[in-house]
Parts: sequence; structure tokens; C-alpha cells
Amino acid sequence: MVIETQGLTFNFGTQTVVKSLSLQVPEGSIYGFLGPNGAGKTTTIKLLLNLLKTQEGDIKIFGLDFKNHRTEILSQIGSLIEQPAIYAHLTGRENLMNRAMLLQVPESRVDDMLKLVKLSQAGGKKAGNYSLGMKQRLGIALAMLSDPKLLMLDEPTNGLDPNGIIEIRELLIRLVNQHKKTVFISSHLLAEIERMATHVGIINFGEMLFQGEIKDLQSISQPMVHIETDNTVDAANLLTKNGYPVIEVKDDYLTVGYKSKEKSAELNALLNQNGYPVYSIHKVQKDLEKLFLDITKTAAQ
Ligand SMILES: Nc1ncnc2c1ncn2[C@@H]1O[C@H](COP(=O)(O)OP(=O)(O)OP(=O)(O)O)[C@@H](O)[C@H]1O
Repeated sequence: MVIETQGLTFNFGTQTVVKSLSLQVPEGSIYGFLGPNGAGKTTTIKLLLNLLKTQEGDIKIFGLDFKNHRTEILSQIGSLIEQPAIYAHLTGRENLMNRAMLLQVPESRVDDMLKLVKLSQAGGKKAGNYSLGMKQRLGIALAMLSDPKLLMLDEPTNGLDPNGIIEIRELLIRLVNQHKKTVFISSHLLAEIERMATHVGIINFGEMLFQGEIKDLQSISQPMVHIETDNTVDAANLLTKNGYPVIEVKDDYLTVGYKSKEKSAELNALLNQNGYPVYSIHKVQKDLEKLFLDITKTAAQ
């Protein structure tokens, strides 16, 4: 494990915001740390980076005990929390050069990093004029300059447009697949994390609700199919009789549990053949809120 915590607990005054957290982040994973606003993600990350002092529990990173190997551990972690520390009046390249000098990293790393985050062309432009997505990528380049083994990112796609999100996602996948890094990324958006993470930890009110491989999460959280049709109550009866799990019946649409694309095609044909015209049919993933309900239900069974 790259990160392993046991009983990690943190209180702000009388409020416990991280409760006996046991994180397990495997080497070479993209670990999505999910939770709604205020769940305790930033606090956990700050504890892992020693920006907050651990009150209770143990942290091991790279197999080393955090208390006794703090400097050694932190020298191998690149991080981006909230806004990246960028000088707006300097170019992207100058920002990296500055940091490279500070860290005594060879200059050649600067161009490698610009290339890695796809900012080679924009490297000569003032960072203050970068888009939010470009700033975040420059922030990741700065964090990767010293070639750390682990990258920790706190909500790096907040406020980005879909293209910006895709660019960050592709960059993180490259870092893990080609550069053999481990990425720990927090987010409050399930859909965003699902597309890149290999592992997930889901917290709410400081407590871990689920931790495991993404495929295990998907088996808890079956996607659904939305079908827009007429006469939905009768259509739902037909589907139930034919073994489709109907989840919701509204005036103008139905929601059915997703099984496979073949089953969705059969369902479409069945409705059409029986006089229920299908105006639209599409697969939907659950959001974090619905997933919480599923997880709580599964845990109670
Ligand atoms: N410095 C502080 N003093 C007191 N309470 C704090 C402090 N920082 C955070 N909190 C509280 O701790 C809880 C967890 O906050 P945290 O920032 O870790 O959550 P988060 O999951 O990162 O959420 P967000 O996505 O909104 O940043 C919240 O209830 C927050 O109000």
C-alpha cells in the first residue's frame, strides 16, 4: 500500500470531522476519494500532508511510519490543494523554472513537465492569462517537478468545463499508466471519478462508507435506464411481467435497472411491439446521493 491509515481521527473543537478512517491506497492506483462538501476530504488530505497535526490514529505512507519518516515521505509526494501557487506575472515556463531552481531539479525537467501537461505551446504565455484548466495543469506540472511517487490532488477539476475535466483525467491516467505514479484525487462528483479511478473511498461525515475497487462499487451501484414512453403504468406492468426491474414510474417516463446493452435493446423492442412507442431511451448512472442510499442498504442487509 502507498497510503495506509488506521483509526485516523480529527476534531475541530467539539466537531469530529474525520472518524477512525482506515485508508488503503494501493501502489499504481488512481484512488478517488469521494464525498459531498464538508465530508472531511480536505481535512484528511491535510493530515496526510502534515498540514494538520494528527490527533489520533496512525499514518503509513510508502510503508513508512509518518511520525518517524516525515521528511523522507513528504519529499516523495507532489500535491495540489485548492488553487495552485502560481505567479500570474510570470510565464508558465518561468513558474516551472523558478521552482526547478528552488528544488535543484535539472532544467530539462521543465520542458518535460510542460510536455507532460500539454502546455509546451503555451509555456511562453503569462500564467495569469491561462484558463482555469491550464492553471490546474500547470499546478500539476509544478507538483510533478521533483518526480514524486505519489500525487495528491484536492478537487482539481472544480470549476472546469467538460474539456478541462477531460484533459485532467487523461493526464492523470497517463501519469499512472506511463509514469508508474500513484494518484490520490478527491472529488464530490461520482461520475467524474468513475471514469478514471481504479479504486474508490467514499466518505460522509468523516466516516468511510465504502472502500474498494471501482468494479465492486459498480456492482453495488447498478446503473439505470430511463425510457420516455406513453401510458407508463401499463408499460411498467408489461416490463415487470417480462422480468425487468422497474424502479420508478412517472407520467412520461419509466426507470428500469440496467442489465446489459442487449437487454436494453430487447426492452426497447418489447415496448414498441406492444404499442408503447419509445421516444427516447438512455442509460443513467447514479449520483453520489443515490449511491449513498444503495451502500447503506447493502450494509444493512
Ligand atoms: N479550520 C476549520 N475550523 C473549523 N471547522 C473546520 C475547519 N476546516 C474545516 N472545518 C469543518 O470540517 C468539516 C470537513 O471539512 P473539509 O473541508 O475537510 O470537507 P471536504 O470534504 O473537503 O469538503 P469541501 O469539498 O467542501 O472542501 C466541515 O464541517 C467544515 O466545516
